[in-house]
Amino acid sequence: MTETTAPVVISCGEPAGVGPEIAAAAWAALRDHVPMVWMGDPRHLPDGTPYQVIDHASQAGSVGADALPVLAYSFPNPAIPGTPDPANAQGVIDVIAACVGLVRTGAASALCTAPIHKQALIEGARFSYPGHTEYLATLAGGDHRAVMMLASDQLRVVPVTIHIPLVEVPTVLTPALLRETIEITDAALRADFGIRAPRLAVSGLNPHAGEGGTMGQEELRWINRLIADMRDEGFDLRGPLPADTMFHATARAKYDAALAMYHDQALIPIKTLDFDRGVNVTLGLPFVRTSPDHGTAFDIAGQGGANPTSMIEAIKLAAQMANR
Ligand SMILES: NC(=O)C1=CN([C@@H]2O[C@H](COP(=O)(O)OP(=O)(O)OC[C@H]3O[C@@H](n4cnc5c(N)ncnc54)[C@H](O)[C@@H]3O)[C@@H](O)[C@H]2O)C=CC1
Ligand SMILES: NCC(=O)COP(=O)(O)O
Repeated sequence: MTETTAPVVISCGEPAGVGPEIAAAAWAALRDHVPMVWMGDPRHLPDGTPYQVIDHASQAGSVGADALPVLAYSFPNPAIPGTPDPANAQGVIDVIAACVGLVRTGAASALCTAPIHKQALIEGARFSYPGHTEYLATLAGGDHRAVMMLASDQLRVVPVTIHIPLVEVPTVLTPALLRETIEITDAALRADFGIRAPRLAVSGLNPHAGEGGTMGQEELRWINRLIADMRDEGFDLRGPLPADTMFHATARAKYDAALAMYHDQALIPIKTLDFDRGVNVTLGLPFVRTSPDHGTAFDIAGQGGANPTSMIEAIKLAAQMANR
């Protein structure tokens, strides 16, 4: 893991959430293994965190193991754990953009984002994206389609539609969207995860994958056909599978990643199985981005009880993917 020379850059995320404390804890756990730099306002780090402000990401390697390298970004206000400050919202967004700039120029090897509070950014700074994933697709430029994957040792899941209301899923979900998501997932499993012949499973949209049209029509109308066509093209695909029975241990052994049609269908199984160790990875971007699977956890922020394991796994995976 130490092959990476440019550091992994960690964006501060929502300062009122658990982001600063899990970043500091992850640095303490990984400082001898993964070069990293945190971007944010040092006032937002937990009291007593040893840190050293640097001017450029390239200086991260020269900071000793006894201090967290920090690219300082000045926010208007200190943070009150659990209570997002609208005045700080724009800074959260700008730090993400600045970190992407570092990765795109090669000054950082990969980006690991600490959680943002979507509502706080929308209300505090009119953030026009429902999450990092969609914002990063725009920052990447071109016509990159960003695909969300949550990964752990037990399961990889990809929601085909992401942060949209449930009522919009049947219309946003199209053959073109599903095809592109399958293609991006297959390519990423090969390139980023080193799986030479990825096996993919696709869920149905409806209960029991439609049960022959008695519980919904989308499977009969187009999902069955698309999966059959792509199988003929050489993709190792199974489905559409009933979403309620495709995540038990025996079923999981038959695929390398599961695509599910909407956010909760995909994320509930992995967060139930592996909340502490799940990592959010954005596929389809021209740079590596990972994140812990959890959010800002306002209910426990600033109390020292946040589990940093998902953040640690996210930084490790970012470094591994960058090396690959
Ligand atoms: N990558 C990101 O930026 C993500 C951001 N979010 C955002 O986070 C905000 C809060 O979302 P919620 O649904 O409340 O989910 P959440 O993950 O913040 O919290 C859910 C529950 O898990 C607990 N929890 C979360 N992280 C923990 C940790 N490291 N250690 C111990 N317990 C932990 C919390 O205390 C809470 O009880 C929302 O605005 C959401 O959009 C959610 C997921 C990912
Ligand atoms: N539920 C996952 C989530 O909200 C993560 O979103 P993103 O900020 O990584 O796009």
